[in-house]
Amino acid sequence: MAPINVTVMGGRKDYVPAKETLPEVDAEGNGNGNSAKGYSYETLQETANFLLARISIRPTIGIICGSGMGSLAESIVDAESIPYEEIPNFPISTVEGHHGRLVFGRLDGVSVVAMQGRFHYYEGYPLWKCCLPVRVMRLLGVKTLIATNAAGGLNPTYKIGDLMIVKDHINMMGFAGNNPLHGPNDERFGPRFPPMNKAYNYEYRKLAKEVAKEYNIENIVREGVYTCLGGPNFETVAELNMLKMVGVDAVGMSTVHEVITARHCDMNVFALSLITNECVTSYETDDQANHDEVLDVGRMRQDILRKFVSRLVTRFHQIDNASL
Ligand SMILES: O=P(O)(O)O[C@@H]1C[C@H](O)[C@@H](CO)O1
Ligand SMILES: Nc1nc2[nH]cnc2c(=O)[nH]1
Repeated sequence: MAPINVTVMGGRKDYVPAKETLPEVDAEGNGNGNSAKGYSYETLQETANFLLARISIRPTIGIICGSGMGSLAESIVDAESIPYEEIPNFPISTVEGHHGRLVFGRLDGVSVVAMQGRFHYYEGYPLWKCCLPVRVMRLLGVKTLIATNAAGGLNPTYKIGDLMIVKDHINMMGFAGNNPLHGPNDERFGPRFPPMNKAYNYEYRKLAKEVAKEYNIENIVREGVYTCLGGPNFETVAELNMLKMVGVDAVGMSTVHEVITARHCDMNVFALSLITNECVTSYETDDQANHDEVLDVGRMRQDILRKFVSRLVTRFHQIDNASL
């Protein structure tokens, strides 16, 4: 294979070699410098090089499709798809509503890559492995991440089918020390202690609200705080009431760790939750969250989501290039 130049993540000029070295061998490493805490920079570069050799598109925007939201990738033209099984070091998707392939191509002329299927902690993958594709995207040259997810609406004003622009998150799993960046840090990915107070790009959020107006969907577009729990069970009434008290608007099982990984390697992030169910915060009801409803609402909103996300890609691309 011809050598391919891959830039250091973030193009940072202040690169300082890692003081810590990743363990040479352990349970997951097979002696390749990979560890139970993550694959080495070199291993992920091999994955990126494999993809760069297979596809002609050079994506600048990456999209993660949430549960039942895989049709977002169907608007991509000149599409080249690669199933996860064929990608070295990639996990496989095991959840219904997650196809399990990378789709490269163009949305409104902008080169993108979409994950049609993400990895969740409850599937048995450690958080770093759930987020491995984010680092691979960065090595491919992606600078902007759009993460979408299906979530339960906890804010009582939210309705099923609403779209919530994520303003911020609460990393509940991180409170217990479960973080995708746990373990030795390789400075080529990013700094040991990345800030997270501006995780969700302000300009993107502003633009998304403008696009909502332009498309006359501002009545269904909200902005709020997302949290991720480990799953796979949906929440108890007491858990949901606790989350409501601390300011959570929507609850899911993904995205937070992907965003942390993306910010660590200096990507700009936008995240969008589709409210697929109302969180049950009372004992006086027979309502129960279920995955079929989540997928149904994804189908119901697929046209709006496709139009909205395609337009966001164009607008984000414009401001990214204007600020170069
Ligand atoms: O991949 P996302 O976060 O969109 O999926 C949500 C969380 C669970 O995987 C599933 C529950 O129905 O939807
Ligand atoms: N944790 C969680 N994830 C979801 N994904 C879609 N709906 C929900 C929900 O109510 N709770």
